[in-house]
Amino acid sequence: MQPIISIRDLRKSYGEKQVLKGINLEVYPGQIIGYIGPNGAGKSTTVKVLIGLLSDFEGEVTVLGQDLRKDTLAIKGLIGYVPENAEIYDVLTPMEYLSFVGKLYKLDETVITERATRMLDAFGLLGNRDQRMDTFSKGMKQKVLITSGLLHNPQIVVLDEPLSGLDANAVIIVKEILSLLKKEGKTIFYCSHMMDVVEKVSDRIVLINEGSIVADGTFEQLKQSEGDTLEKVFANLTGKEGFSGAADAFIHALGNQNS
Ligand SMILES: Nc1ncnc2c1ncn2[C@@H]1O[C@H](COP(=O)(O)OP(=O)(O)OP(=O)(O)O)[C@@H](O)[C@H]1O
Repeated sequence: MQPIISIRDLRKSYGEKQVLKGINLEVYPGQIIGYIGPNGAGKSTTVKVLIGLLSDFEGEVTVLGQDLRKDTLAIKGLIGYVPENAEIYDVLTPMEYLSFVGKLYKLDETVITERATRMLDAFGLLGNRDQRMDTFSKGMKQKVLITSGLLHNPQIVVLDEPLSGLDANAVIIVKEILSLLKKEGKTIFYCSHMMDVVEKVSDRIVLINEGSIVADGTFEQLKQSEGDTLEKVFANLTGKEGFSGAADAFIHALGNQNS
């Protein structure tokens, strides 16, 4: 089977600092990849390359066989992106915002209205569809962002910490959405720090540390060598020396000695 995404020797620096140090990854159609790693490991940088936001990288990235650098616009149309905490145009209402996004993807107005109405309804936001989003809570805005990333029914869905600010019920809905998208054959690239969710939804987990992939396999495979929960796998492969004393050190810095 041909990979839908192929990343070869991806390197990216910000000034002198190299943050991606030769990432190699082939993602196959219909996979849910859980892309995890410590803060600053390079997850969002990988995502920004993948969705065509960053072009000054070394290496080769192809999506459905097309070179990301050469066919950026065509590839952008195949990908849906759900960012964490994006700046949403919050002077707009959800319907205005979704109509704007839908038109960028050249969707018909009636399709946009139909889809947006039903998707907002599924998230319990139908009553807020014509309300300006500067009055929205963080979680309400996040639901609109998820809707806007999926509105054009993309082949590949890239999510960067999509559950940020969502309540427990909405988390359940998003997890179900991910498995239904997988059933439809969509490919999902999912970055998150919520290990329990990654463990449940991903059929392949890729762990990145300091710009390099340090583990790649199913949860069952990772468990066999590195620990019985994903948290333990994560800690074993990325834990720095003195990591277990970090909380003590933090509290002692306040002058509290009884912790
Ligand atoms: N625009 C930028 N300019 C300079 N350095 C950057 C820039 N964006 C990211 N970095 C640096 O690149 C490294 C990787 O950042 P990145 O956002 O990819 O990490 P991450 O794995 O997504 O982290 P987190 O889990 O905290 O979101 C970090 O050291 C960060 O400081």
